[in-house]
Amino acid sequence: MSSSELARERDYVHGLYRRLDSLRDAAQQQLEAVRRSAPGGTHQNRSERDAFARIYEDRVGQLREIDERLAFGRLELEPESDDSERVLRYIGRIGLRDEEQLPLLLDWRVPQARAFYQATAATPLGARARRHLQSSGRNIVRIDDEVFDSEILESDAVSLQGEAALMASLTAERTGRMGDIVATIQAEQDAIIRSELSGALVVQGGPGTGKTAVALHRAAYLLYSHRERLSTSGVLIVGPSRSFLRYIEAVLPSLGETGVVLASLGQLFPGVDARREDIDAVASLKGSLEMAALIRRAVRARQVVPTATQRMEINGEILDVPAELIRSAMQKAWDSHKPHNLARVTFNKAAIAALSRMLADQLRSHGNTIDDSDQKWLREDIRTAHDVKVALNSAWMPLSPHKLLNDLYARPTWLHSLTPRWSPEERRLLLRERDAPVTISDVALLDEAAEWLGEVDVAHTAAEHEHAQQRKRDLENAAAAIQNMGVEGMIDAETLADGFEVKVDRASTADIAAADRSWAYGHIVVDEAQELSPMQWRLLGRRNPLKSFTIVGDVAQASAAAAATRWDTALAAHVGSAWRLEELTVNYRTPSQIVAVAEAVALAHEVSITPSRAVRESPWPVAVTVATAERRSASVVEAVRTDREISADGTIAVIVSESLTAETVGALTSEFPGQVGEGAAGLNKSIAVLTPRESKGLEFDSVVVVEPQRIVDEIARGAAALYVAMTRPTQRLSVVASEGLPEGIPVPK
Ligand SMILES: Nc1ncnc2c1ncn2[C@@H]1O[C@H](COP(=O)(O)OP(=O)(O)OP(=O)(O)O)[C@@H](O)[C@H]1O
Repeated sequence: MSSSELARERDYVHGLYRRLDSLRDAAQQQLEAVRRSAPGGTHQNRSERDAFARIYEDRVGQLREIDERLAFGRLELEPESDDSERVLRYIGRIGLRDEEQLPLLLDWRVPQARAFYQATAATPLGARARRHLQSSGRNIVRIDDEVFDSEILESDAVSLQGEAALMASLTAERTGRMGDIVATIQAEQDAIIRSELSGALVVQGGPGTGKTAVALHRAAYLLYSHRERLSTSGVLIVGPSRSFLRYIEAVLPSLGETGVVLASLGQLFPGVDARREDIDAVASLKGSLEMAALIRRAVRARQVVPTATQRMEINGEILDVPAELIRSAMQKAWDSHKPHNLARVTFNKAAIAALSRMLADQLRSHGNTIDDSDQKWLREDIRTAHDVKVALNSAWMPLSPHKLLNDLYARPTWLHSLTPRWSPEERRLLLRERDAPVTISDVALLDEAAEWLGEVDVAHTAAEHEHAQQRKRDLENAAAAIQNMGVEGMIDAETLADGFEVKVDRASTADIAAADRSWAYGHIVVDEAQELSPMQWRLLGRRNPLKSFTIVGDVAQASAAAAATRWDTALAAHVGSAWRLEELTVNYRTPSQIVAVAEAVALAHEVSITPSRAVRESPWPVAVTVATAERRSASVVEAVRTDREISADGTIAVIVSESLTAETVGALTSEFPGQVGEGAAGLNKSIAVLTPRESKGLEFDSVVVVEPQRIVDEIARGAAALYVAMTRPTQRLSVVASEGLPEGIPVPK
């Protein structure tokens, strides 16, 4: 590569940074001007001014985020004719135009950028050559060219785009936070990222094939290309745990996208943040569709038809109310097909009307004159009579999802009456103390109950309705204000309307969506989707009536008790058969020598894996230490120390089954004080001690797996859990064992 070419690219990219700086300055000045402007005028004027100030703040913030690797690629397109000039298109994290609005840099998501990721010599997609630009800070330090010469068609080998840039990124030390991959997205990944929005897309791939990275970039792509639809309906990203969400949370903001709801499986019911797991047998039962039927029966069982005539005193008058009167009021409520708490309103109205007719008849039979104008007072007497309140509430009590679940779990006789066909053991699995903390598996059950119960507080529903109406008015005002101020294209009405919100300060679509159980998202991305139980799928189905899903996972890595081992059975009931499958086959994370051992373990234990091709080898063979039981902890400490000597700043995970966590944390803490963290909360420490389940989806420069046979024996689907643990490292894997080695791990010579 000639040095003049490098200098030329440097100049061009410096020009892009100058443009970026000038846009930042302009946004900063606009912000200051808005802040300086007189605060007078109407309330609407003031909120508009505040809203504009926030928009400029966001814009300044967003332009600040986009600094690293502003431009990372260049396409040379086929000229329109032989004598026309060559056409160059630069690709970057955002689009930039010059003062005349001519394109300087293409956003990686625009259709014209597709060739940068997907062109090959066989299908050049209108491109003649592709150039990867590697940078350090604002400087281009290396360029790599690929020319699409049809003479040099691809061989069978894994063909990697921008191999040098890719390798530099894959071998870099990990920070503990996932980064974006825009500069090095590979063709098979890009096709998935750009796949159409509608329908359910399932992405199956072995460990390290980039499923999470692809899912997040797809979310960014969809938000960009379907901005109108998705900015109002929102995108939800569901991950298995809070630690996982913390690991991925920086990716979308680094791509300029902030309006996404991230939720773990424990956070899918507003107001709940469940972290506890049930034991496997309980989780498996709570995840099964049996529970949907049970909840339906439980709700119905709280609508109690009286068995005998009830005596009620109403303002001194005694009424003997036949059971049939209550039953027929209930029938009206059932006929309304509304959820329990809403149908209760119908029931109450019907019962009170019938009781007031009965009372009127009785009063008449005692010689009183009752005309229509008295009916109103009679109804009021009935409504406020203590006996009536007791009778109506006993027949149809308002119920919250939490109360219903607590009753089910804490009242064995009631549970028994609802589950005549269950075994006593099954019933025992559900029993627990009233008000015990909500578990992750309970979240889908709360949601199911809420579906059958409806809102308890009708006033609250009305407030929500008013809020939605206000939001609509705000959006209309915002659109008009944008037009009046001539800033179309720079601000969307949605963002501007956020500023009008008086009560919910700065509530974005994302905030509102996260707080609203009945929100219908425009798209849902589910990561580690194999772990979802049927009940959790039902919940997500309700949040996504259009069934527009990106579902990524690996059925071979399934570890949860209620997890799926096949996509068709997992999805049939919830997205039907209308889903399309894409596979990822290249392992970008784990070096080949580690993949070989991990896959050998999986195959020896009949875990049906999707074999993947690793793109690189690392210089370190898998290190296996066989120790005596007494020396086990010392050997773990030794393995960590050896690793620290190779790389003092790298991230390291020590993965153990739960029964050995305390021992391992103790030994490491005394050797490396202040550096050891336990579980999800310990991920900010340089040495994290995790169970295989906690390590799911994460990656580290180095991993020490302790007592692998115990992982296989102690954990449900233990061999899959061990496979997950062994595929977390990007560089080095050590194994320490004193209780024998599972088949597949080579015995040291
Ligand atoms: N095209 C790419 N360019 C650079 N890095 C990539 C690319 N694809 C994947 N990676 C990196 O490979 C690693 C593994 O990716 P990711 O975590 O998305 O895999 P996964 O399939 O979700 O893995 P697992 O199933 O084990 O959780 C990450 O560090 C990711 O950034």
